Amino acid sequence: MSNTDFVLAIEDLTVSFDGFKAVDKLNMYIDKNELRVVIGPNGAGKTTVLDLICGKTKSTAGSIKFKNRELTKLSEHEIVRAGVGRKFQTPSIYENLTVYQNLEVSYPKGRGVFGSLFFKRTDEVVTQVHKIAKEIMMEDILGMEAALLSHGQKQWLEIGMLLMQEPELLMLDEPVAGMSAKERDQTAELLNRICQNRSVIVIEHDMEFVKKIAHKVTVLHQGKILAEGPMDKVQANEKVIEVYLGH
Ligand SMILES: Nc1ncnc2c1ncn2[C@@H]1O[C@H](COP(=O)(O)OP(=O)(O)OP(=O)(O)O)[C@@H](O)[C@H]1O
Repeated sequence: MSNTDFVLAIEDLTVSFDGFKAVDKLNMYIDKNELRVVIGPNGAGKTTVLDLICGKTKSTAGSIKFKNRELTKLSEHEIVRAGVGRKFQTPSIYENLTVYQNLEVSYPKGRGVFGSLFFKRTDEVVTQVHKIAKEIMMEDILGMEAALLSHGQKQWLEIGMLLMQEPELLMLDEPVAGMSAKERDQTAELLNRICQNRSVIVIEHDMEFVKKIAHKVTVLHQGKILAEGPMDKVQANEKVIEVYLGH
């Protein structure tokens, strides 16, 4: 397969922090509409890989191609504009705005909170807000102030804010941390829906949740891939049990 067939092609990606290789000659390929979960022990390099893809951390060597475009030389903003969205663990929603307004300000044509709050509500924006609100199960609470949402709903709203920009690759770092069992199930359904027309990379420690969402699992250990494949194969892998799942 040539690189052009993948949404994301990571090759020989390396980053050193004072000589310590947090990511070490990593190769990883993500298909269109694939939901990949990255697991591994603390310090394995999972978050650093997402930081490298979104441009928050600059690589020491190697390449990251998104739809065949090299990302390692682009700024964080350019990477967002290229179609890569990233959600961090702590939600960064506007607590004093409504659900509707949070989605509206995330519409790409707006420029920051003030620019977009005062621009005309074109049909296009309204349609997009309703479409995304439905996807994140918040259609009925569009007028609610974000501060009043549950922890799970805040996480979904932030996913919705990213979806407003229609990213072709969405990356989520521990999306169900702190959620109730019901919210975890609903998040699994949400992710299964949204990967139908985009690729998604999720870092997660909750194996029950991983089973519900992963098309393929990549196990990282010391900045390298220890195993990769369908969940059942990875779970039965002795090396994986030894360094991660057995603990
Ligand atoms: N900016 C940095 N400067 C120095 N060291 C760093 C930096 N970022 C990450 N590291 C180190 O790189 C290693 C990998 O960290 P990373 O956060 O990617 O691991 P992780 O797999 O996401 O772990 P966790 O499951 O605990 O979140 C760790 O040893 C960490 O201390």
